[in-house]
Amino acid sequence: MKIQDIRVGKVSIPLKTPFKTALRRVDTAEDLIVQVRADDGSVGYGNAPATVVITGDSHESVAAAILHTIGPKLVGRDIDDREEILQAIQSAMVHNTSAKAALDMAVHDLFGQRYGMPLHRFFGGARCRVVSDLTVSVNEPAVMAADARRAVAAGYRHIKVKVGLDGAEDFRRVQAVRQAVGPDISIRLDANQGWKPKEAVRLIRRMEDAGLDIELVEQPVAAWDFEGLKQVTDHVDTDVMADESAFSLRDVFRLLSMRACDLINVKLMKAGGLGPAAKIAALAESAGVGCMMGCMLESKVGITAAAALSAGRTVFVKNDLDAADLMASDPVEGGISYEANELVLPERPGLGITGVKGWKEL
Ligand SMILES: C[C@H](N)C(=O)N[C@@H](CCC(=O)O)C(=O)O
Ligand SMILES: [Mg+2]
Repeated sequence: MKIQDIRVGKVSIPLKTPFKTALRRVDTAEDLIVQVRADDGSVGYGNAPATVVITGDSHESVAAAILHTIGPKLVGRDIDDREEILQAIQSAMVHNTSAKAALDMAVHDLFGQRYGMPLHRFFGGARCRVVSDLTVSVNEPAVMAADARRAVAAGYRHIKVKVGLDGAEDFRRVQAVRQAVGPDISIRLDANQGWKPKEAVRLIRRMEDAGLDIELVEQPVAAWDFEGLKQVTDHVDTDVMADESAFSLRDVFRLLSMRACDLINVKLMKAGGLGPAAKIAALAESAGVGCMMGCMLESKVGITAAAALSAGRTVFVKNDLDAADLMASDPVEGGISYEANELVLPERPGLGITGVKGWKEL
């Protein structure tokens, strides 16, 4: 099975409600969908949402990287030379992790198809379903309380609450959500870099003293501020998770060496695909640190790929794979399905994706 042709297209998917974080607001999700076509007619799928405020990648830059820089290095290669192909993707250029992730995903999809193996089994097959949280966007406390109640009614047991706009109001937001969902629901916070280290310590301690029972706090401080992240980790009892600080294997090596965080949020769009994400997870595992499998605001293509790796490996102890469930429609045929708070992995070969409706080639 040889790679013959690479195509890039775009889908726009309206959200159920606006997605709001300390970094951005989105009303309609836009995702680049990549097809890697093989000479036997098989099609491997990958995706790359433009998350400029986190990865720095725009759809224009992703499409150019795939079509003009990385893609041409893959055409003509035999899918059985998987490791060589994955190396070629990573070494073709620096940065551009979203473009690399899309191609790496599609190559894994083709490899799974070639051997008739679903990707979660290829990655280890530890589970065939995974539990996810659901994100509550940052809003007025009363709106967030109502959103959290709806998430629980839909079957979610873990709520990821976006904060990071301003400390005092963030406390009231979390208080309102805890009151709304009661004591049995797990609450995770994601500040998306919104706090300063001392402010984060004060605030998290205040939440601990108030008995708000927070499971973890994701990326309290600026992505570059590893020392600040460690300062927070060292001075609170609540677990601290690195997200925007943890892109590459080297970032994670440094974070773990410094003991700057308790948990790592692994995302395909930060790591550059399933290959590097699996290495990051193994590194964290060797340091005794658990991982969450996270996602950007992306379609079910990337969610299926991420869920496959997470289901395969036991080091993934948490999942934030809600993006496709935040969308009002689903153009992706096949892949995972959501059953309340669980993602059910497909038993078809590869990603098990058969098409994407409304895909417009660029
Ligand atoms: C969608 C997911 N729950 C999430 O919150 N992901 C990111 C933000 C992604 C984005 O802005 O598109 C995160 O910070 O964890
Ligand atoms: Mg995050």
